[in-house]
Amino acid sequence: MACVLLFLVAIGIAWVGVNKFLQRKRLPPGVKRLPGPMGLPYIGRVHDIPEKGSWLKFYEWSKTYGPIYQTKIFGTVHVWISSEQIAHDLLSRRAVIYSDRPMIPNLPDNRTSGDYLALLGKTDTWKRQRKLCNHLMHTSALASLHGYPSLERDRFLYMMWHAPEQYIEWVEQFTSRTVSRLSWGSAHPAQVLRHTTFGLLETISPSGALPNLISVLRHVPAAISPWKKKEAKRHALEAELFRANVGFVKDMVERDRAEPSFIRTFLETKKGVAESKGKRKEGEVDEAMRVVGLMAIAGALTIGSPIQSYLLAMCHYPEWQLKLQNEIDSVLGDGRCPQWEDREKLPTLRAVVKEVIRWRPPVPTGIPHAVEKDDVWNGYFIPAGATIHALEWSITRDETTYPDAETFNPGRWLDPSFPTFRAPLTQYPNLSGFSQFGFGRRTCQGIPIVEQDLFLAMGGLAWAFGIRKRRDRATGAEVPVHWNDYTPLLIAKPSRFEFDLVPRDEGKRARMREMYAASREMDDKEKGETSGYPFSEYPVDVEEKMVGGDEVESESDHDVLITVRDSSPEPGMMSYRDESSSCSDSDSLEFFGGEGMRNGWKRSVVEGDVPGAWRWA
Ligand code: HEM
Repeated sequence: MACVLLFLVAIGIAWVGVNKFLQRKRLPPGVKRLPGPMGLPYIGRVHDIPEKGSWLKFYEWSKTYGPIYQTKIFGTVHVWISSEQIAHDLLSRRAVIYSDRPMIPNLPDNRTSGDYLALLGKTDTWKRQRKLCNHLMHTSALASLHGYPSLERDRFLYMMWHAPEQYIEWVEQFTSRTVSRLSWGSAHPAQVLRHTTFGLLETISPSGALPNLISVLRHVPAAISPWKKKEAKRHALEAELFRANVGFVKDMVERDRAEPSFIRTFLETKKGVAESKGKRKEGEVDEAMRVVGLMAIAGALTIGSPIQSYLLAMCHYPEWQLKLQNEIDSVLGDGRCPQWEDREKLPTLRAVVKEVIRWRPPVPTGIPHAVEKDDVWNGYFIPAGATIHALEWSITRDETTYPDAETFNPGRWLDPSFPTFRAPLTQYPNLSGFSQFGFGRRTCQGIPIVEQDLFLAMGGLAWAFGIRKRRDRATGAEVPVHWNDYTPLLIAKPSRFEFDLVPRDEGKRARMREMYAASREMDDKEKGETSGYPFSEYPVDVEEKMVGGDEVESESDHDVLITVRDSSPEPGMMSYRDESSSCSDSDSLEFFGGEGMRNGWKRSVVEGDVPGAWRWA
């Protein structure tokens, strides 16, 4: 027995030795290995990385090891970049070799399958898909996204007014309905889109499915792997959804009733090309279906993060809410809600949008690139196949670019004394080229959507409401709001917190009713158009999970935690239940009418209203 043990130890030592030797051999003369924390053999420092807020640990290591360092996790070298300059040097200037993506253990065909543009390797499929995405985005941006973000924003404000305790639900509905309209010309696919999309986030996030952390688990056979089974089911639903959506748009185009959308643009462009060349390939429609699907996924996943962070920021920095409201009131003068056409006149609003993203980056660890060839940067060796992370959290904490980085200060984009100031203020600040959207050939292609959605959502919230920390009714004391408690997946969102939300005046209430009526009209019109569309009624279990009941424990960040509260609001303050604006309000009665009680919450069954929404009865 002792002999066997000795033999195994000897083999182990030899294996480590040979490995080290091989690695050392690869180092060209005069070149050093990147610094980084020493780890255990094979697993590296995986045990040091917290499940929640992993980016904080990577940031902490950057303080010790510098703006570029490496860790080794389960045999793979991970390079962590905390400086925007270095990220540009490598990912943009050397994009020829730094534009690949790593394999995701829980989705091992991500580099080749063509299902998700953003996760594809540097292949011809990726180049083709990126070009198509660019064309669709550009065409839509030229048409100001067909007014969809504004239409949905109006609906969003009304929902926030009437049931602010469900704010996560309304934020996610706003982003997914907007991007559904953009993608397929209809808001109907939005709820199923949310369901499949948040499942995908778990599938691909390092802290989501376990095989992404312990990569050997990807070899577990599909028949007994819970992760593979779950992903297969999710993927099948997603594929069915995307196929049905394209079928729906084709049908509407044939009937000459299709609203503008990415898919309609694609079909019309292709029709023109096909007619001139006398041919059209079905495979192209399949590819467009996937590209547009990915654009919808990206829109549904990401934009809710900064909107929720805005609410958090307003709780902690009321002075910026006031400045924003002053700008909106004085510039727009007539008391109306900001529109996209007003953007040149509202630099403070654009600064708030950008600062929210800087303060709480939606993708704090970035989306990793992979390097295809051995490289040397500044005397440091970066091996082929390494995973390269532009650590967005650290990049936004670089004090030379962002003095007093922990403070939410939109002024850094408006005041010439800050390094980030840029003139003219009619144009800057804007999100174009912002580090938070990545680097080089893989930069984000959705910035026009993000920019418009956030401008309208944050502008609308500031125009309509005063938002502040909730006050305890009995003591008048403020209920604490967390500072930086975020969900752990690749796209990070603030954990649920409580706040008070007050419409600013009667004029705003009246205006919100009118704005909502216009968006309702669009929904009603659509209802008549979608008979036969298979996802217009989404499965109840999805709805149950998303719109929830009381105190539903969250499994992932798309589950909504609804706290049933029986408190009445403080005088003059519209808390989570505002008598003056819910049951007693005639349009609210219409909106919330229906049957079916559940622990004091009533499900809305009124035709044409938010499906399955719950209200306090
Ligand atoms: C707040 C919202 C968003 C943020 C913070 C964000 C951020 C990012 C980041 C960091 C990347 C990776 C860049 C890199 O690898 O260097 C990326 C890629 C991408 N984003 Fe976004 N994004 C957002 C919204 C959107 C939206 C709405 C779309 C819709 C079209 C979109 C489409 C894409 C695409 C297609 C890619 C992949 C590009 C490629 O791999 O070639 N994103 N985004």
